[in-house]
Amino acid sequence: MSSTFNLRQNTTDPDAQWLVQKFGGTSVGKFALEIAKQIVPAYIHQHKLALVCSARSGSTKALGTTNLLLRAASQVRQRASKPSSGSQTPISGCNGLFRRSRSRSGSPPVTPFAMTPMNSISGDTRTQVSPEFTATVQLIRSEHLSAARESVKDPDILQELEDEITSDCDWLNSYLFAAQVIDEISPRSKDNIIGFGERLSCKLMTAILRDQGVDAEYVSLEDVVPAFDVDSAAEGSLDQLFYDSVAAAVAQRIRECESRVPIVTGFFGPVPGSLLRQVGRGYTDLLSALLAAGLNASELQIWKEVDGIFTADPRKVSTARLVPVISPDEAAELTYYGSEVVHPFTMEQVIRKKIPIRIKNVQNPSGNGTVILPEPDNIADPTADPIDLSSLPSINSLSSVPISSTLQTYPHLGKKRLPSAVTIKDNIIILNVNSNRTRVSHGFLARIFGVLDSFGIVIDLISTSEVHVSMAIEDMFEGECNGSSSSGKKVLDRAVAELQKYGTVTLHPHMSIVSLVGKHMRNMIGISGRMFTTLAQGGINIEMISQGASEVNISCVIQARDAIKALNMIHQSCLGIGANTPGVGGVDLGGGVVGCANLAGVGVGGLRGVDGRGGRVSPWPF
Ligand SMILES: Nc1ncnc2c1ncn2[C@@H]1O[C@H](COP(=O)(O)OP(=O)(O)O)[C@@H](O)[C@H]1O
Ligand SMILES: N[C@@H](CC(=O)OP(=O)(O)O)C(=O)O
Repeated sequence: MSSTFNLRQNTTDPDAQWLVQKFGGTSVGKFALEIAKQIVPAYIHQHKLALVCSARSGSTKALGTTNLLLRAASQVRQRASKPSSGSQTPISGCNGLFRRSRSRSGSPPVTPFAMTPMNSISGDTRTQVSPEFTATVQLIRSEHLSAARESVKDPDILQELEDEITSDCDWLNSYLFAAQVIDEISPRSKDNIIGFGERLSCKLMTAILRDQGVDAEYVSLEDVVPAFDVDSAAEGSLDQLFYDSVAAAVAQRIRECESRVPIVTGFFGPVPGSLLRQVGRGYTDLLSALLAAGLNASELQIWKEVDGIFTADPRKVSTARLVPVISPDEAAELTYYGSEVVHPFTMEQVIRKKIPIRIKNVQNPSGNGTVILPEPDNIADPTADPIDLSSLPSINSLSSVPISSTLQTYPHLGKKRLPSAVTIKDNIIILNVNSNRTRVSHGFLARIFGVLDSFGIVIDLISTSEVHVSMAIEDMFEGECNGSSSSGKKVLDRAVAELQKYGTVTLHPHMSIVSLVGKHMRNMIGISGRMFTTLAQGGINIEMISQGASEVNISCVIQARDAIKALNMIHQSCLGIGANTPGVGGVDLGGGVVGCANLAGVGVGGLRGVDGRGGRVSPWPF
């Protein structure tokens, strides 16, 4: 094994601060070598680095390892055939590259029961009797093995990595067999199963980094969450105390790596009420935030395949611009309503510690990205005192421009008065309940909420009168969010049956929520009128309106088929960014077009015209 590492953690400079870098599934899946060759070496000399990785994804998250693991978990209940009585396969121990700890949550090394060795599953006699999940595990294994062979050159490192992947997948098979025997996949075992994704991806990333001369250490967090009685712990107990204790425990574990760069699984062990249920997909963002908070890092960087947060999803709006600086409130609303650039729980954990979050692009490492900045009021309010730039956190890194110079480059940010972004949330159903009025209506809403809560149904938007309530909820049948599309339909059917005790229930599927987000909207007279008139001009019917719950968000529900058209029209009319908008010059910073609409600078002529999708847009203001 390569024993000479020329890249180590900066432990000699007393001023070196922690920098936490989180890499999402598609980044690790497609750009692991670039991360090891370019990104880590660019920061390692000036910082103490900690990397957090998600499970690998290929071209999209939907085709990624976590989804495959969820599919395997659901296949446990599909008893197509009896499991074969394969020979006992010993799990190899490993004390080399990956110091494996035995975990409470059930990691290797000892399997207590017979299992089918992976390498015999494709054999002719076994194929007919293997449960379906074995093919899914085989897919995960072969995908990781080929990624390892493509990216790791050192034969010793590669051999050790291959052994790890094989033994982890063997163990996963045995875990799934066990679940099949007891015919149960609990939320906790589902958590354990998805944890394999981060485990495999971090082992791969550690090996790739070591192969490139970076002294990296694999850190699994399966055991790091402070001990508590997971089974008896009540749902909803993930309070700030819990998060603080995780942050402290994870930071303590990371400090033990000394000069080695920790490669940390974004999956963190058993959580009261289950990680998937309590935090949901994208939990590695949250873990990276807790780590940044625990280490008091100078910055949390979230590396993605997009330059940062845009004024609209750049896949859907070709004229979308990068937003250089955004407030945590705005970023949170965007993530809740469809622009899932950062997991919603992430912001709170770092912003309360005044740590900025920077979204960066693995394909454009020198770009500034988007900074989610604590105390953003100092930046955007034109009536505020002049900004004391020196009071803003400055990022001392090779390829990140300090926030203060971001503001100098974009002085118009200080005058920004338009909404920041527009977003679409798909897979929405409107659920209407009309009270049957057999009793006084007090308690009507409480009962409705009680039913929805008992089925774990989250309300995205609500509009209500004394006897009627309309709610926009996620279509669990359409989305495959937690790998439960068919069970999602059953849950909704049962919830509807229960709600029918209180009134007439109607469902309207195939809807989308369109949301306009911006902290200045609270003072902008006419902005909601502008948004709804724009939709009317496009011939788009508004099915439900909900305004006022958040001062930084105006939302409504429209037919899903109109979503892209609505997004483009509102982007042009309310943010003042159109294809030929004069006065809103984008600045190219090496890959990402950066710009920010400024009412004073928007030429009326540029906003007039057809949006390219059939909608006519009038200038703003009317
Ligand atoms: N307002 C927005 N700004 C930037 N990206 C957005 C926005 N809304 C939706 N997106 C989408 O979010 C995705 C997030 O980036 P990606 O790197 O693919 O995620 P992950 O790290 O989870 O793999 C992008 O594909 C982008 O199209
Ligand atoms: N692998 C998990 C956790 C995660 O955070 O993923 P990502 O960073 O790719 O959004 C998921 O798919 O949900």
